[in-house]
Amino acid sequence: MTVPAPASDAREPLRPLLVRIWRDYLSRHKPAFFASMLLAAVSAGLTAVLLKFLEPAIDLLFGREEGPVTVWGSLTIPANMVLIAVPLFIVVVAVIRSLSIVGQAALVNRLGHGVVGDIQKQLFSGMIRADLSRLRSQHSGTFVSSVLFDANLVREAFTGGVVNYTQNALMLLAVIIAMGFIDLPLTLIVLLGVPVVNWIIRRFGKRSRKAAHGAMVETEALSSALMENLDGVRLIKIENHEAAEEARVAAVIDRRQRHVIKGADSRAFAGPASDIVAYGIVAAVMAYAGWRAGQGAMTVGAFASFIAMLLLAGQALRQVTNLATVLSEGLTAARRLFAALDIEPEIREADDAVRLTPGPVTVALDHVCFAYHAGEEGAAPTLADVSLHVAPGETVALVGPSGGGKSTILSLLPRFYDVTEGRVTLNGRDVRELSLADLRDHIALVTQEPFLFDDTVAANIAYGRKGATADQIIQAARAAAAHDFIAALPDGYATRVGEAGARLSGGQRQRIAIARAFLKDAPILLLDEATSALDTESEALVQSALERLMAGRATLMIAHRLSTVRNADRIYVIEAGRVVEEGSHEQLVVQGGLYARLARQQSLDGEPAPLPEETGA
Ligand SMILES: Nc1ncnc2c1ncn2[C@@H]1O[C@H](COP(=O)(O)OP(=O)(O)OP(=O)(O)O)[C@@H](O)[C@H]1O
Repeated sequence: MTVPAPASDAREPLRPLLVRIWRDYLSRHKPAFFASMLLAAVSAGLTAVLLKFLEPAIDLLFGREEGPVTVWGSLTIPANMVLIAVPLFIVVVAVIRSLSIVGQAALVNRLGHGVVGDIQKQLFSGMIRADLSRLRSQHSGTFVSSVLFDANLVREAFTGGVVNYTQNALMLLAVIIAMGFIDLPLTLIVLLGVPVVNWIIRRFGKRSRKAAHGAMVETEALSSALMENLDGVRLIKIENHEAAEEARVAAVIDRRQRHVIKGADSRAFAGPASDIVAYGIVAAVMAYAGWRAGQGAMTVGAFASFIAMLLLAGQALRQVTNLATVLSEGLTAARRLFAALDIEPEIREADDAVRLTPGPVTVALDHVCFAYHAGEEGAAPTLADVSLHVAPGETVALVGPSGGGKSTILSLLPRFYDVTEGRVTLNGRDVRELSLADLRDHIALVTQEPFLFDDTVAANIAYGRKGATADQIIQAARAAAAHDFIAALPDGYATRVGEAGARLSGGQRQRIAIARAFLKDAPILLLDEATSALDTESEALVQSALERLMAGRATLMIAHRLSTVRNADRIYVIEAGRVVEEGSHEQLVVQGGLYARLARQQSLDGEPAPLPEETGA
């Protein structure tokens, strides 16, 4: 006889999924897995033995014989021992059965949590190593909900599903075999119910898969909404949008709940639905067995044992039906997780990647074209034919209107994105030929909003170099004009900075980021509006720290305030993804083009920028 299998989606075959779960996760825990299966088989077998024993037990106890009796052709019990032997046998078997169940549960719990832990670790590593373009195209809530929620569904499927499902299926099988020994025709009647139960499982399985999918999508939406609200709490408060946000999140919660309730309903309804079938069978068996007993073809013990087995078979069937829906949900989650895990990053290291020789580095962009969504139809290029170079010790500035492509140029250097045409080179070597870690070791990046971890000041600075000593950290902080304010903090370098550095001012955060860059001591320095968010005093401190940092390195900087780029060795004016002008501040002012216009505008805003006339042009 075949135990009803959990329903599978016809379009997505179940077998490869199960093979993968076995290959990637369960096979690593083979001893525990097989031990739990063995214990499941033992407990299932002993359950059948216990129930089968009811037959001789009842017949012995009610129809006491004078001489020794033989049970199942092998167990001989003296007549005066029946009253002790029968209960003792039951107790011993029950204890062994319970121990196997407990042992199995302990193994299954470890197995399930071990597997979910493995999946969570893989998901995180997939996320942190994913291409920036993929991370930017999905909301961070998606990743959070898949690591926490979807992975847990898979665990439930393993513990509640795979193993307990097997235990109950084995129990069902064992009980049905034992029933066959009591009365074969009666057992065949029972088996007529199997196709009906199979149909019930498929029906509810389909529903619960659909509900599980909906719940996963809405859980993603919920985590995204929660994260967005926490990130944007200032905006929400200043715009008095609390009520609107409450309504938005409540709507997501309601939608999610509808799916969750549907899933729970399928689980809750599947069991009773199969109960109806089970009790229908019990009724039919009663009628038939009563008739057989009337004819003297069945003893009271056999009848009682058969009914007890039937009830247990009904219970096991109910469990199997229930677990089939849990299994469907887990498999739906597993499909989604595997699909996410299977996305290979496009930005990969070449097999024969090389390392740069230590020393100064010249950076060049050589006829570079780039589009964010290169594969998509009608995707407009963000950069077109951009060429520029920065020699060691040089400071090169990128200026130009907002959205022109300046930050995009910086992102191409550490290969956050790859060019669609042309090449980016370090010392003449295409960045795609270099080891990724080595490439990124050569670059320090300081942005307008530097990111700090919720850790100590020292740890945040040391993020720039693994294994930095306390002295090196302090030296870097001094160079970044950060030491004095750090020393004045309640716990000095051991002060925790709060979420994203919330306990520090913008200028302080900026100087910690600069200290980090000092510590990294990379030959290439990228500055993306590193001073634009600061007040004049902080800016002066940060500016002088930055000047010390830039010395001897190839620096590529973006600045909106032209005062900060006046001393650059070369300035590239970027407009609509192209280099439209190139030269020193003086040369560009004389040219009288876009740069000169920007300079004139900024001098109107109080920025000291000489007009073309002032330079004698
Ligand atoms: N992750 C992204 N996905 C798609 N398009 C993007 C992405 N980042 C930037 N863009 C687009 O690329 C163009 C160039 O953006 P970029 O940030 O490089 O300009 P920018 O010159 O640095 O602007 P700003 O001075 O305002 O910072 C813009 O049109 C922008 O909309």
